[in-house]
Amino acid sequence: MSFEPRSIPVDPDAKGALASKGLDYRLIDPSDTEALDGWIDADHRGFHHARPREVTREYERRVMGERRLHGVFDPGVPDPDVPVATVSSWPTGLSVPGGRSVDGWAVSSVTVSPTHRRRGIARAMMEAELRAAEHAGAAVAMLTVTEATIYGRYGYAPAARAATIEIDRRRAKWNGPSAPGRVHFVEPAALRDAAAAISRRAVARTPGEIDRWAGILDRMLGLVDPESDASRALRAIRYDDEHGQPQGFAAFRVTREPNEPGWAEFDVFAAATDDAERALWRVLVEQDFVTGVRGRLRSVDEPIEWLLEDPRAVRVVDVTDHLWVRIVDAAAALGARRYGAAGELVLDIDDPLGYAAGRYTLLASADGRAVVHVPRSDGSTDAASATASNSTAAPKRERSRARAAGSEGSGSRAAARAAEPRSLKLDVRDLASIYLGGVRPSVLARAGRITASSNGALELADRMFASTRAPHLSIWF
Ligand SMILES: CC(=O)SCCNC(=O)CCNC(=O)[C@H](O)C(C)(C)COP(=O)(O)OP(=O)(O)OC[C@H]1O[C@@H](n2cnc3c(N)ncnc32)[C@H](O)[C@@H]1OP(=O)(O)O
Repeated sequence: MSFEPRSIPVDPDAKGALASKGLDYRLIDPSDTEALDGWIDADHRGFHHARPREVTREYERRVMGERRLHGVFDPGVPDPDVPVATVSSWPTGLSVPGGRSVDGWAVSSVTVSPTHRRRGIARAMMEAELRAAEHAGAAVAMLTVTEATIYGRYGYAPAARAATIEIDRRRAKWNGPSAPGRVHFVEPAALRDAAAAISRRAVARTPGEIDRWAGILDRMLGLVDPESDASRALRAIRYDDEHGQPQGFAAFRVTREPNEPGWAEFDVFAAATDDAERALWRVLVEQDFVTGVRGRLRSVDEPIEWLLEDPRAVRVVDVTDHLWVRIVDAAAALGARRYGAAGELVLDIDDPLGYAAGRYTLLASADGRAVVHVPRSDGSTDAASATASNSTAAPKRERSRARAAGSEGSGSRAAARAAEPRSLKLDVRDLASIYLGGVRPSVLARAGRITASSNGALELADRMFASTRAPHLSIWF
């Protein structure tokens, strides 16, 4: 999606709702440095961060200047140029199963000043963001959250989890294959270009990752404020394959008391190949003079425990919801991913805010491609909105279903049963949770959230929505 932050008009409903409370909801002009700085100050205050140092402010200006920023202003406060509420958003790709990407709308920086809380300011902003996502043609909206109780009411749900993993150094004896390439220490600044290329490939192969924005690597590699203690403690490593091509990188810090072994901690790790992934893990866990290694924002199915002689060296100490997704255009979202099994499934989606509500017929073929049929109000169906559809899938499915019906034999009841589509009834949040393969539909059925027309429907849904690679988002946004 090409994007000019101010190309979407300010949402009139949000503007009206907030004006009725004496507040002004405005789009920030990124070329107005004073307005941008006021917004940055409010964002830092809202998240309880210290006031930004000048280097951080310059970085924030660069990053936020590319986004769509809204502030809510109260003319009655002593500093009326600093908004009492903030939100930022931008269009970006979300990786989905099958090595594909879907158009998404990222939402971040949602803050409301404690002096203005619980008056419906966040609700007005969040509902406006959904309308903006729809306006921009996004199939999904997404965010990472401070608290898990805020965003369900707008139709968001956890779609990819993240784990904190600890490895006990004394027990970490390598048992996996050796990678053909080599791992080197590199200065973070020298890693920037290779890291961008590696990240693009790592994102593409992992459902749940979002496209990296310009500037994020500077933050991850400690280049925003390189003289800070935190940046100077960061050590970067890069894996080059047997041809000398960079294929992975990680950055870690060792935190320790003087003369005591410490912990090697990391949350920066990107691998474009399995060799790179194994080689980086090996260097991280085989360090001496450390008690252990702690990796944050890791996948829930990291291979590390299968690479060590003693799998109990690895402890998953925390698993939490991390990426939250909101399905905005169900046909486009469902049509974009690839499926784990062929089949026909009817999805009856309930969406209190309306965006994805309706009955969708999902037809997946053996190669994983899908067509989504959406009934029109006149009773005909419309498959055009399934962006990644394979037009040969439907006739194939029709033929196989006709064959299945025929093979049932003579009874008309059997034929009718065979023709009856397998269906699931689910809320838009449950669709978001199964969308990337992060939870099986049958688990949500056991939780009483999804109703299936039959056990066969649930089994089929489990197989269709399965993802070879567990969905995983390895950054905050
Ligand atoms: C994507 C991100 O940026 S995640 C970051 C979220 N921001 C933060 O954590 C910063 C600190 N918190 C805040 O700034 C604010 O408390 C916010 C943004 C979470 C909420 O702002 P408010 O303007 O107070 O919310 P608002 O009054 O619009 O409430 C809307 C609904 O959310 C509920 N709600 C608001 N905050 C919370 C919360 N922390 N936990 C649970 N529910 C909440 C309200 O009860 C209300 O419910 P209802 O309308 O369904 O009855």
